[in-house]
Amino acid sequence: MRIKICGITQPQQGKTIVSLGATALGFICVPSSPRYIKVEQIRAIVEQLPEKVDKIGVFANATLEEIKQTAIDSGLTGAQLHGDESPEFALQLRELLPDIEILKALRIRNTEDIDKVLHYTAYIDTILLDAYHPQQLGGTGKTLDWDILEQFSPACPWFLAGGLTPDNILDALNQVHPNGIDLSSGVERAPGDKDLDKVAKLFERLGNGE
Ligand SMILES: O=C(O)c1ccccc1NCC(=O)[C@H](O)[C@H](O)COP(=O)(O)O
Repeated sequence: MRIKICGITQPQQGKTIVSLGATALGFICVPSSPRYIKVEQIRAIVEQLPEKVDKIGVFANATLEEIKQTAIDSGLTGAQLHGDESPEFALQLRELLPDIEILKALRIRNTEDIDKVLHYTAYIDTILLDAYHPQQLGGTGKTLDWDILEQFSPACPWFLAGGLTPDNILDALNQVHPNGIDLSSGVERAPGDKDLDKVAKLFERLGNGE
């Protein structure tokens, strides 16, 4: 299973989190987020990471050019679209950056929101389902209604996100069956400052980096 820890801002924390078992790190390229990180800082972290680790930039309603430039300048291997990007936008991004993974995040309130996944699967690599919050785009600490995801099995791989913690991760995975999980505030001391004890506890619960 892929395990993505999102909202990394500190080089040493990034390295340690990977050594504990993360397969992917996420960098928030959304200027209004308290977890925002600049291109040069991402680059400094990415350069210290093993090649096999996925380095995902998280964007919200950025332009194609901004995403392309950030991906190239910081060495990202993936771009997560976390705003209101359309399927056509995802397709244009794919044509612009054919070698990077494209993830589309959808913020889920109900089963109608889940149906939107169908519009994207032909144009992206991976879906990420996150919790809906009226004011915040991500990193909310809110969980989704896992009941409505029990049978969720899209035509592409998917990540479960939203309010996951070391304490609820096994309950989540007993109920839903994603290809990957994404955590941010559930393993933090403060926005952008990861709690390495909580990260270690997460991997312990998962069976040491499985
Ligand atoms: O984390 C942010 O600050 C953020 C801001 C704007 C857009 C997306 C953002 N985060 C995206 C993520 O992938 C988070 O990991 C995801 O929302 C889960 O967060 P959490 O509920 O805190 O685990």
